[in-house]
Amino acid sequence: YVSLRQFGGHWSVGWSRLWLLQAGKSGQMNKRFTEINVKYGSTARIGPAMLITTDPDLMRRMNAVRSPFTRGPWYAALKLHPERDNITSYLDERKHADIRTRMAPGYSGKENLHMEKDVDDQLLRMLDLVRTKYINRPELGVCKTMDLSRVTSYFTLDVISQVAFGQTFGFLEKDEDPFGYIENLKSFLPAIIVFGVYTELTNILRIPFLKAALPKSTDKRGLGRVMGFASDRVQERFGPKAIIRQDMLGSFIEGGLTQDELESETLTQITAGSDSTASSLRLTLHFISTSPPVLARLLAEAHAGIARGEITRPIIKDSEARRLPYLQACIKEGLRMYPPVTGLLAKQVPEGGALITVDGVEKFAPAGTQIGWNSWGMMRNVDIFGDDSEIFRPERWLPKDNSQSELDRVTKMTETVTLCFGYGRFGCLGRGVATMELNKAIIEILLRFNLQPCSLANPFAELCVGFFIHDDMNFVVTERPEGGILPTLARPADKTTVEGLALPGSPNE
Ligand code: HEM
Repeated sequence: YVSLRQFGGHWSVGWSRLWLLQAGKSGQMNKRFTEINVKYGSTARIGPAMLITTDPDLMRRMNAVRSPFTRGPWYAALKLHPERDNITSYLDERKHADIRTRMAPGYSGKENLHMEKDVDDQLLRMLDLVRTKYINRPELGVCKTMDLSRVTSYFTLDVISQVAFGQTFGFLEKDEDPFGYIENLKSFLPAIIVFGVYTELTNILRIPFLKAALPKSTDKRGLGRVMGFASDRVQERFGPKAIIRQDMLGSFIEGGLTQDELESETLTQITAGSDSTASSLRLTLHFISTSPPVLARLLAEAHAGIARGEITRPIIKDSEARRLPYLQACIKEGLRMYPPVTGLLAKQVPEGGALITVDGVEKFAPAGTQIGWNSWGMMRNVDIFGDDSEIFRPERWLPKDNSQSELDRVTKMTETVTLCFGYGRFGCLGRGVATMELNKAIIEILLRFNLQPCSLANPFAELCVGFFIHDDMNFVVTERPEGGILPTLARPADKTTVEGLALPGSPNE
């Protein structure tokens, strides 16, 4: 109770973890944490030995390559496999650094020669699914709606399986969740929240009858079924008739990962790489389609690019999308409004403790204190993003003039929004794949289809449990007459062509 008394927080959190558990289980942890940081300061107390921060400098300090801060026990909750750790759950710094070094080349486009084509193929499949199944044609008596939350999840799940092991799960082809994976995730993610709060509970999973209840690769449905799929793909790469392919899995094998390590890592890759990107994609599409001036400006930029021959058809190249200032502004604004990862990702204060500056006042956190991250609150910091930080306004990312102050303002915002992908030695390895998906999918969908939410009052159901789970995100979809091909210059294209406007981390860099 005494050790963190300098930090403000709810009255109960000095001696109980109940408030933290309730915040996590509320389905609105992002908002509960933000209320605390707004009320008690940029770093506040949420548990007996737990703080939460919206301070970007503190996050960079904890995650920096040579920082003495380490992963806190919270990370043990991310062990998805019943027996094996994975890159996101290792508490041992050396083991984590070792596996990260061996896996990083596989995530880069240089070692994964099929990456961009794999993303294009799945995007074309998604566009085809929308065109053939979900176009609303009331004049022909065809009235349809499309749940954008499901279609975007299917897309990112098929991309990640194709990019990782050269074979899709088949979500888009079947237009359904053949494994019951999405349903299973809805019950699994809240369990991770509980284990993140009561980390000692991870030990009870060693008890045989509880272990048996965990997902396993022989399961017919859910996370276990995905585990089985991943494990089959791994097995195909070993033995006398081993498949050799230059993809992520191929690169991990070259990096010396054992079959056991691969089975655990591929499962993590799927969970880490699918719903994070899907939530960003669907929410950015939602915000753009419900902001007519934004949509018009974005389409004008794309049509002008097509007219100049700078946008490859039928799918824009990643490098071309990175040069479209307004598209990049929309992507960054979408990530800012809905940072896809809201889990605590708690780092631990090293031996000797640490002085933490909270809104200009230095406070002492003793060794062993865990400091979690409040991404939602950080992305709404009015000092960084402006007084209207609650509003989707991509224009904030375009410098008003060439002055140094404008450049500094945009740079500071970009550095902060990039933290959505973590930072330093814990930074997201899949950032290049994720930004490639966003760079292509947002513009290609909007060029072809008009998306109109069925209900503006209740556009979707939402559960925030470390990731966002969205449901009933129903849209009326109509086809644009120009089908994304013909230029219609509604307004002149943006003249701003500032190098570095895109988020850093192209897989081809
Ligand atoms: C918009 C989409 C995404 C966002 C916002 C995102 C965000 C994050 C964050 C915040 C972390 C954790 C940093 C920490 O522990 O401090 C992370 C880690 C990770 N992400 Fe992503 N991610 C996204 C997409 C992806 C994709 C598509 C993949 C796979 C292709 C991926 C693979 C990973 C891996 C392997 C790690 C663990 C890195 C490590 O522990 O060293 N992510 N990501």
